Amino acid sequence: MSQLPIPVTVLSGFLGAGKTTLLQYLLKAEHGLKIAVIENEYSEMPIDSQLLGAEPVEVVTLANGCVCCSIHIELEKALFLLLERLDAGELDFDRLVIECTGLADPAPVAQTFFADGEVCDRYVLDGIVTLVDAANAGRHLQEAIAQAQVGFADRILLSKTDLVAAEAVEALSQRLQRINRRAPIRIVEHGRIELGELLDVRGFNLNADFGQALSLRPLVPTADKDRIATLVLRSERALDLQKLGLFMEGLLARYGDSLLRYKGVLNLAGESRRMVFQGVLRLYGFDWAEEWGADEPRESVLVFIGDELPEEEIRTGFAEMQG
Ligand SMILES: Nc1nc2c(ncn2[C@@H]2O[C@H](COP(=O)(O)OP(=O)(O)OP(=O)(O)O)[C@@H](O)[C@H]2O)c(=O)[nH]1
Repeated sequence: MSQLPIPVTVLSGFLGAGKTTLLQYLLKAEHGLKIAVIENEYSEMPIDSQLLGAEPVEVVTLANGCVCCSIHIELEKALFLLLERLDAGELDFDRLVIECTGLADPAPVAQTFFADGEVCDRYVLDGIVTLVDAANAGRHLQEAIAQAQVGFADRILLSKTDLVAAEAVEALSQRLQRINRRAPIRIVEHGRIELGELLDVRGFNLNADFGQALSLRPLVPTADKDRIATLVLRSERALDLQKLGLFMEGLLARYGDSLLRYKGVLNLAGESRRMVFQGVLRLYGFDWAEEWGADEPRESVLVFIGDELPEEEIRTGFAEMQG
């Protein structure tokens, strides 16, 4: 059976950040999409799925606790159950949204979409969208898990900005951008957001336009020292594929568990096309993308979003690799 894979959006964000509010808005909005929802609740009482009300949506609840590895197995089961029912004509959907619990790390959820062959054929991870509660971010971001949720994101949505001053929103945006320079930041008002900011993010598309996705606005220094941060490496010299492979191998061997997301667009010696690669923790893929234009500056850019990465060591390794 050849069908287009079903795009999947992972909705993440710390406790009370507004995930269910956003989902309610999404399910009511007029978009002509048929959306299935998987809820990962951390209690036996599926409260959030009740809050979704009478929308015509298929909700599968994983009441299994959070952050533990069983989420992977439970999620895979739910994904197959939805496919079985779709193939049997019992239900119809062309999108899937997974709402993580506020205490969940989105990594095991994202990795499920790379791990199993059939899951990969039938579903495609479109993006990880992380909500940040502007009114409580100061407290939430003290938690490593809340920072990781920001680090993994393809889009960051700020909720509850109505409760705080504009300067505080700006300071928070800068802080979040320092943690994750890849993800555009948007404001969501009581769940209301343009759907294009939520769906078709193509965060895991290897050929996605990378230049635009990377925020390059200058960031002012801050007193907050966050564990999760973005490290950007650039080079105007053509890179040697073999040396690059060794550099990446070394990096993943030592820091694979701390590399939340990474992506690169590379100019390789003797190659007219750009190479694009990206990964989540130790799982990564690469692909050839379009050719460099005749007048285009051929700059390689690598972006790593990681947990306490040793910046100097990585920069030195990258510089030596080019020598
Ligand atoms: N003032 C304000 N309140 C909001 C906004 N978005 C959500 N809320 C409120 O915040 C509370 C928590 O929102 P939920 O959507 O339940 O948050 P959640 O992320 O699903 O929460 P958990 O599932 O418990 O982690 C609710 O009372 C919402 O009405 C907003 O933009 N402004």
